[in-house]
Amino acid sequence: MSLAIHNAARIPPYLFNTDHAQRVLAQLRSKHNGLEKYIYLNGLKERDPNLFYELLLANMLEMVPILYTPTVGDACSNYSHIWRRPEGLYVTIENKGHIREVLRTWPAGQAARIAVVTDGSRILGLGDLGANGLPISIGKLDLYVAGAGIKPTTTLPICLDLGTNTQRFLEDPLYIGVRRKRPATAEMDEFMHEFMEAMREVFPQLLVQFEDFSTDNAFRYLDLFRNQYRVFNDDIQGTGSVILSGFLNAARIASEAAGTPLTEHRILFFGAGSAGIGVAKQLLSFFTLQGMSVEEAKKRIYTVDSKGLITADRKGLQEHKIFFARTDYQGPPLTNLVDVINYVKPTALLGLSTVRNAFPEEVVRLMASLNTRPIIFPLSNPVSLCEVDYADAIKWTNGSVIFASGSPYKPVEYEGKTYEPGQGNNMYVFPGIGMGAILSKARHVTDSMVEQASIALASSLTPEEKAAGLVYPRLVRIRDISAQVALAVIRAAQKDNVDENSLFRNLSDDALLEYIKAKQWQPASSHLPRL
Ligand SMILES: NC(=O)C1=CN([C@@H]2O[C@H](COP(=O)(O)OP(=O)(O)OC[C@H]3O[C@@H](n4cnc5c(N)ncnc54)[C@H](O)[C@@H]3O)[C@@H](O)[C@H]2O)C=CC1
Ligand SMILES: CC(=O)C(=O)O
Ligand SMILES: [Mg+2]
Repeated sequence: MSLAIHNAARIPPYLFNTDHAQRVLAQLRSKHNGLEKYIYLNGLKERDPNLFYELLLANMLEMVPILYTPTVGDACSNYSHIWRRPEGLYVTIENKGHIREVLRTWPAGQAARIAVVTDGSRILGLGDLGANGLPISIGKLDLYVAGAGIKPTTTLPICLDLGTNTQRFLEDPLYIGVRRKRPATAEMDEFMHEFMEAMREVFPQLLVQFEDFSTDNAFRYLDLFRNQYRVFNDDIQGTGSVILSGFLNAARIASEAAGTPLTEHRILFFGAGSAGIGVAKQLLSFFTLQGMSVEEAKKRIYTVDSKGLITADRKGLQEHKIFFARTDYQGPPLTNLVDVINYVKPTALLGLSTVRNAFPEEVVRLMASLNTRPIIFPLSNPVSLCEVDYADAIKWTNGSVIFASGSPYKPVEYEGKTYEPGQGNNMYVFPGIGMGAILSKARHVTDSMVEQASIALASSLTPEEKAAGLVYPRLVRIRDISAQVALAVIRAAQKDNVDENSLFRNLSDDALLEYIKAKQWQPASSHLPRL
């Protein structure tokens, strides 16, 4: 008896009369715990990828927060305990010397087009989770499929298991990673060089997205590899791109309300890690797009870390903090956020600090007293580390805040009015950046590709979204938006002469957009259980 007949015999006769997708949704919704929902959905993806992606596309607002931030944070924190089956590729420090052979075990082989690679050393704001970091690569790739229409079988989630400095994992008998501390820089560098070379050899058409490396390594490996390989760093470049986009829209709303020019904005960054500095560097182009020089633009940006306002006279300043360190402040160190705000008088306060409730009532009210429409973006993930909750920000500013957070919040009712938050998360751009880089076969991901992605996203708001005061488009439109972002990325790759697929050069924008949309993978639609 064939397997299909055998299985068919076990299926209840009336099952085919019902909508299996509805049954699966009901099963998902019957679970009250986010982690249980995560486990359920990942099981579904394994059993029936078409149905999984079909449901994801139809229920983005419900399912993205499970597969991605905030719940993916819980999944990572608990991964060794909830592990069910192999889901991605682990390359361990013990594989050094024969990484190629390990990569060759990946079933899809040369078909792979996009890899998300983490070393688990800074997963969201949750710190060093070691080998537990794999779900972040998986979640990002789910969004590549749902958001941009990348074919699932061409995605490759990787966790580099180099050890962990988190003692509780080393002591946990169920920990799935290599039981050792992280290597010293020289050993890690050797590993990373071998890894990147092997990746190119085994997967010649692959784009690599670095994800959630600890800040020093995030900057270092981006600098080391970006001109050598097809690679970008999501936390530095993806976040920079998405926040520039939201800021372009927010600044326009705020400036119109205050009757002041765009060049008057002053931006205060609370948190100066890979994300904070990545965004700050990208926001320079907000000012240069208004005609200012980089030097003038730099003066409009202030950065704060755990020691307070970053000034150039501070001893032992880390390399990535030097560029924005202030040379014009002479007083005693400003270590309190209220004091910093009173000194800077920012029009925008951006949080990338991993500090829950770092923007308390006093801070938010002060921002509202300084600005007609204060821009407050608490961008740390997951929600448990967000600098301020949306309902509080609305209440403390009497509804005037222009708000975007890294993780999703629901709309808020306040004094008879409904307010809708924005989600300033790199998920709005990395699928389109990836799609554009893959289709154009870009040799490198250039600054201009990242900047154009941002401008395309900012311009993608519909009149209705603008009228609703949104700074990001609604997530349900992500496929259309990703196509527009990909188009802008391809055009920028062409201008920078890094495109190896010259076929698109003669296509009009309309024709190219149509081509991109036609390339978007769609799940085969069927509501029947597969045998
Ligand atoms: N919304 C989005 O799309 C993204 C959000 N993020 C989030 O940004 C956060 C930061 O990420 P990284 O920059 O990579 O981390 P990081 O650990 O390198 O940086 C954190 C920064 O915050 C500062 N900080 C910590 N405690 C502070 C305090 N009490 N007062 C003032 N500053 C303090 C640190 O000095 C450091 O400069 C994470 O929560 C991450 O999830 C990261 C990438 C994208
Ligand atoms: C969103 C993201 O990439 C992060 O929080 O690290
Ligand atoms: Mg990240």
